[in-house]
Amino acid sequence: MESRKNSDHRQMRRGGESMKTRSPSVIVVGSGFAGISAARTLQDASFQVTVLESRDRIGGRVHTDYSFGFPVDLGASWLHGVCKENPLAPVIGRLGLPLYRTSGDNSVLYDHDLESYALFDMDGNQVPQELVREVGVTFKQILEEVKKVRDEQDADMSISQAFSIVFSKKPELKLEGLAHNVLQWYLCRMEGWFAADADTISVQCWDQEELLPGGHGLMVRGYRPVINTLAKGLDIRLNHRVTKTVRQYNGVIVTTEDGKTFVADAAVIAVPLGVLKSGTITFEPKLPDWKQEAINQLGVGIMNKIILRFEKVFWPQVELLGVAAETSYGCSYFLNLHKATGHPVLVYMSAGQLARDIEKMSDEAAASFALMQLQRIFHNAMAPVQYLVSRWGSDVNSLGSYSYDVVGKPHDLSERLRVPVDNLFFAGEATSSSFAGSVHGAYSSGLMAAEECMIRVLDLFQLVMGEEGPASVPLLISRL
Ligand SMILES: Cc1cc2nc3c(=O)[nH]c(=O)nc-3n(C[C@H](O)[C@H](O)[C@H](O)COP(=O)(O)OP(=O)(O)OC[C@H]3O[C@@H](n4cnc5c(N)ncnc54)[C@H](O)[C@@H]3O)c2cc1C
Repeated sequence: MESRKNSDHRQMRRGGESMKTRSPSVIVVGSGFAGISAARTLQDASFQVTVLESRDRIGGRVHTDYSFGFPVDLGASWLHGVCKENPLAPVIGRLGLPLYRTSGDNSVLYDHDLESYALFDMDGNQVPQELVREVGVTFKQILEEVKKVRDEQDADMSISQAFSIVFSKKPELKLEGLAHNVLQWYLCRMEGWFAADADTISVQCWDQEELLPGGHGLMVRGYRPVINTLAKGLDIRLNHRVTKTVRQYNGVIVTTEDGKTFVADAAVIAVPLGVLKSGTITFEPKLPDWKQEAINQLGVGIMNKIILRFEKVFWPQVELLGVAAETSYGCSYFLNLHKATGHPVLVYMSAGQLARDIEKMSDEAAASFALMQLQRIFHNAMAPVQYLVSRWGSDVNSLGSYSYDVVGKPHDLSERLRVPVDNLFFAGEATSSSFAGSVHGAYSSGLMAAEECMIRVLDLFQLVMGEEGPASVPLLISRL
């Protein structure tokens, strides 16, 4: 499928390659879960598939690092919905990969059971568990009131605005002192889920996500084995950054940054929404307005991790350590990987503006920042022996962590992002109306794009068995 001259392609497709032996061809742009699941499905259906990937690795926002001597995930690490309905369950189950369930609750706000928290104030005193629980109940009540506020208003507003209205209507829900700080911590966890600040999250959309049953489970050995398995046998060209796609009546031409061109009958665009927003891939003819609007209006949040490996464990055996502060921006939390994996590792997580601010720091400064938060809790916390810092917001291959609904925008943006344009099919977490921002959402979007692509392309190709029977290439071209 690769050549440097477009005219050669036409030659190759119409002359050089026998119509009797050619099966439909598809270029998949991006080798994250969405791209790989699309490529896998299409290749299994006898399509000729080439995957073009800008990085020197596959996986995208799934990135298991082994430099500590054991796997840690810099991107996704949870399977949200540990159940057989999860589209990823068959492959994870087949591989026998262990999961560590951090919560049996399906809530977006409680991916950790309350009993597994240890929350501290800014002076390092542990917040009594009873208070943590009580504030948790108040937080749920506030969110119930937020829904009522939403039902009363036509116009959308942010979660922060809705909170203010609830507090003015029900002042008893407005907490003071330490309880206020704990409430801010709950808000900080909610912001983590959306990778965005409460003043940008849409009150109309925040609870519209479809949640699979079974709670939340950590991939103890990381996500890498899953993507590697799905990618086996695929033609993946690493270090191939796509800069242009041209749609023609009978196919697509995809150009990479070093000037190589690839032609195929169709393409699946499975790059992150942040990359589409940046305009670094040009589309000719340009994408229709409804599609471009969806790209512009859907939000991309930032969530980052600072992974700290210590000589030995000096913290309590809870799953989540938190620091409650006066504002959600000032709060922090660490995932205790020791509980799930046995390794002395804490993962500091930040979202929204805080994540953006931390990305401006060097790796060393970011690790010191995370250590400083830890030292609020444990005055004698030792320095880590190794650390890893993610930069999903500034990485040109992602330009954000995952999508979310911004205040005041239409609700059908993910669906518009997904809908094909001619022979271009779109996949990726942001195109998943049901499971946006997740690995299983990305995976199922790839399956969907592949299925639509097959229907569309096979519509143009008549499926006829060759004279030699199914052992030969089974697809014949009926047009051109
Ligand atoms: C810090 C963090 C934590 C997360 N935690 C979880 C979690 O616990 N559970 C969960 O379910 N989800 C989680 N997510 C979300 C999840 O990682 C994503 O939803 C999912 O991995 C996205 O997959 P994708 O295929 O849509 O995109 P990606 O994985 O980003 O794949 C897109 C691919 O396109 C490539 N690309 C970009 N530009 C070009 C170009 N011009 N040419 C060619 N290739 C290009 C990229 O390099 C990348 O490989 C997390 C994400 C982050 C960042």
